[in-house]
Amino acid sequence: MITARGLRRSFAVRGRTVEAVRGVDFDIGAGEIAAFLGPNGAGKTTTVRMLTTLLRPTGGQAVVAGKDLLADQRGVRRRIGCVAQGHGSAPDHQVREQIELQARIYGADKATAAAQAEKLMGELELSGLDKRVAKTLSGGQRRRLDLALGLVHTPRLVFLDEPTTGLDPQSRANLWAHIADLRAQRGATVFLTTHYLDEADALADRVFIMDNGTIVASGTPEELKSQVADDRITIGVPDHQRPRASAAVIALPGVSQVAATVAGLDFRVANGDALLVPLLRELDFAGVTATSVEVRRPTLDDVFLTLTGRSLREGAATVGAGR
Ligand SMILES: Nc1ncnc2c1ncn2[C@@H]1O[C@H](COP(=O)(O)OP(=O)(O)OP(=O)(O)O)[C@@H](O)[C@H]1O
Repeated sequence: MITARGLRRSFAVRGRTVEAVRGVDFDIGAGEIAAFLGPNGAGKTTTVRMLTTLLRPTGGQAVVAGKDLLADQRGVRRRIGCVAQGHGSAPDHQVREQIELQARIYGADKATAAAQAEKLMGELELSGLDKRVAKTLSGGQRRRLDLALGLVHTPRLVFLDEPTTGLDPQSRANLWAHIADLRAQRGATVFLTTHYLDEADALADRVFIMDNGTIVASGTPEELKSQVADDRITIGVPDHQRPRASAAVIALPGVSQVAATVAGLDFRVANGDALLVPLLRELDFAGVTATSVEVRRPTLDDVFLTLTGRSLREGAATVGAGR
């Protein structure tokens, strides 16, 4: 459904060249849900804007939904749906009116446009909101309206740029169900970008981890997590005891990395269950009061941390590495 080779884009900013996307190669098959996961500035939006013809690549090539990105922009545009960051809906116009108008723009007659609006509003839980103007909708409702506008011409390939940013947890989970339905009910291929680890983990068949304009790893969430085989032990410790706790634990055999979290420290360990008791003993010996302790399997954030030395989680940073 998408084949990209050497796709790159740079920007000239005040006499300086910013390499937003540095020549990426990837293939996304029909019916896949693919997630581009990365921090702010990784190049995710620039990649989406290139693939949706909104931005001309500086180099490379791509075939999108069977059409050549550079030679047939119109063909690409007709076959894709795109829900960009921010709102695609007009704030002062009514819900049903906007969906019908969008359908007419894509060539539907009046009756077909009305039927499409009815169907989409039902599918996306917008029924009953026909005459509400977009700016009065909740964040989740407005995002679902944006989605309806991107789906009105029944595209087989849908791009969603950070679809749930700014939504509360319940609205996010609700939108995830609708995104999963795009494939289940419409057979659509979905390309989404996100900086939420749980979103990529929950939704995507395949995750492409992007950092600094390149794809640093790709695979199913399970494949990626199995690349970092080690467990994690997270402990809660008061701020002033962190250096002591860190020094005590990193000295233990089998502990290879320590990162700061909001409430304490996160250790990468060979076998979490076996190390738990020695670790607690060592902390006790060092006079550290652990307020909580958790042993866990690696997450996509651990994959990101291992690959880039940085964490995707807000407020977290690596403070030392023993390997
Ligand atoms: N129009 C532009 N002019 C100059 N620089 C740009 C432009 N668009 C993007 N960039 C730069 O390119 C880099 C990648 O930006 P991009 O928006 O693609 O990242 P992103 O991964 O989508 O981040 P976010 O999650 O914040 O949307 C950043 O350094 C950004 O500042």
